[in-house]
Amino acid sequence: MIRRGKLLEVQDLQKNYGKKDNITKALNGISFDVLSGEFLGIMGPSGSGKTTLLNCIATIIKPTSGRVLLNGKNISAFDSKDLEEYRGSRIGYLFQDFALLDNLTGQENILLPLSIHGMDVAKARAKLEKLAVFLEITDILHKFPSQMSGGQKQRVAAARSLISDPDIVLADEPTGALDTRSAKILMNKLEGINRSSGRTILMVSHDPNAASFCSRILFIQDGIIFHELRRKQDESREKFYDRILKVLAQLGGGSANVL
Ligand SMILES: Nc1ncnc2c1ncn2[C@@H]1O[C@H](COP(=O)(O)OP(=O)(O)OP(=O)(O)O)[C@@H](O)[C@H]1O
Repeated sequence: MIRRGKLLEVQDLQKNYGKKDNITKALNGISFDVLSGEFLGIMGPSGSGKTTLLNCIATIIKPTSGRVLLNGKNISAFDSKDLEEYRGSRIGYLFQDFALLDNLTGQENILLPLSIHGMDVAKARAKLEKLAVFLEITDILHKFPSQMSGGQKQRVAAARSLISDPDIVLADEPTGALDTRSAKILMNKLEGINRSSGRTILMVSHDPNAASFCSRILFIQDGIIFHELRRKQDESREKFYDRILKVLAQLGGGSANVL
């Protein structure tokens, strides 16, 4: 059995919003590890803290307390140069609403992070070509986002999140704005990227179909983990999906302890 190292460590993370008499505890001391090469899913009801968690990891917001380590290094202790490298090339971010710039073509959107971080243009183009073939977006690279379907936009956004070879891709409800067919195509691509290149992915999703592509799922409620599911070796996606539904059904029935 292959032993994988810890890539990301989330340690006792807390995030409070608001002030004194009106505090929301979005994260309540959550701790977990993401292993290198994992495709880890985070599921939980609306308001359970999923986006807050991703945003703390992405350094979009600051946690109230606790730590996030990448390859053993505390990201809160990064100086501005480390932070720029972390945001620009160690993590890739995939948003629910694609977050593409309307006045740039697909190709320009994908290459934008690299031009900001000064990567070699020839290298970047070669990489883009490969990614575009895999994600089946070669023919739409010259189009503007308004000329693309939702599924195409999200695959362009996926290419942008991967172009700098990040250690980890953070995906926040990447299928949330897609129809069932486009969602399945995207998830197949993400799974392919995870399996073929060992790219680590941390994905937040409401959708049990999307989550069934993961190798492990953490279920969170009120800013803390209350259950974990692992996809067994050789377990079909359909069987894993059924197990996810069972957890969600018990969650809905308020009896998470029976898991
Ligand atoms: N900027 C903010 N100010 C105050 N409260 C906030 C802020 N952002 C989030 N919250 C609160 O923190 C809690 C967690 O929110 P978060 O967006 O992380 O949940 P979520 O699980 O991602 O929800 P959803 O699935 O609906 O997107 C919620 O109660 C939310 O209302």
